[in-house]
Amino acid sequence: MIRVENLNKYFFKGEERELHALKDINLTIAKGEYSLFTGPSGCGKTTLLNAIGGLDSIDSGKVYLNDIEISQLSEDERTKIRLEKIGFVFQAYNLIPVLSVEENIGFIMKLRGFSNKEINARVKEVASLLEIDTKLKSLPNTLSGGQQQRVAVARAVAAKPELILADEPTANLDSKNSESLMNMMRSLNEKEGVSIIFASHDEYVLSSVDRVIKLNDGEIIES
Ligand SMILES: Nc1ncnc2c1ncn2[C@@H]1O[C@H](COP(=O)(O)OP(=O)(O)OP(=O)(O)O)[C@@H](O)[C@H]1O
Repeated sequence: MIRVENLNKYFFKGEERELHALKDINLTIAKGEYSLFTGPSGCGKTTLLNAIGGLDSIDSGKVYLNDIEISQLSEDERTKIRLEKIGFVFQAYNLIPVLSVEENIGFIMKLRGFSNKEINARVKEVASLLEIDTKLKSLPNTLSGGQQQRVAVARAVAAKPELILADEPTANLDSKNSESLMNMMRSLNEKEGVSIIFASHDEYVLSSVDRVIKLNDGEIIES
């Protein structure tokens, strides 16, 4: 499903203090895989996740999503693919504060033009799966951190993406909420067949995934 070939990414490109953030990365991730990018702070986990999700440009190499080379698409084309195929879960949740929980969850579906009927049905389904169905009318800032993170996951999965990219999803959660979040991610992977890639240095996430891809200083040292 994902193929990365000879990917290089620099920050401050062309400047004296140039940083080679990803060094000749080669990687294949199959459909339905449940995997993790891990490694010390600054090793390139987020940068790699963003390159795969088409959130960031790369300097050389290729990134394929289902045989489409996303790295050479225009920004508009990348946005379209992201909307259709990828769900993002960020450490900071990125919920929209003026929208209710149900509007947040249905937001991506709405952008994609699903009917209100389809959106309502799917929002109820994922909210129940993620145990936030009693909070649908609430505003995000009235929820606990764990509940907000589950809303962010619900929003990411509602439109049935093929791939979920989750950057440090447990960073703001206590161990009980981390465990329940990871159980839910696993059940989404199994029940809905969605491929999931985490970026995290949380030991609990590490022990929960099927495949660990280790990075160090911009290089893959184990996959
Ligand atoms: N927008 C940016 N501008 C300049 N340098 C950046 C930028 N984003 C990341 N970097 C640098 O690139 C390197 C890789 O960063 P990245 O965020 O991918 O690491 P990470 O493994 O996700 O770290 P953490 O676990 O701390 O989130 C780091 O040295 C970081 O300082």
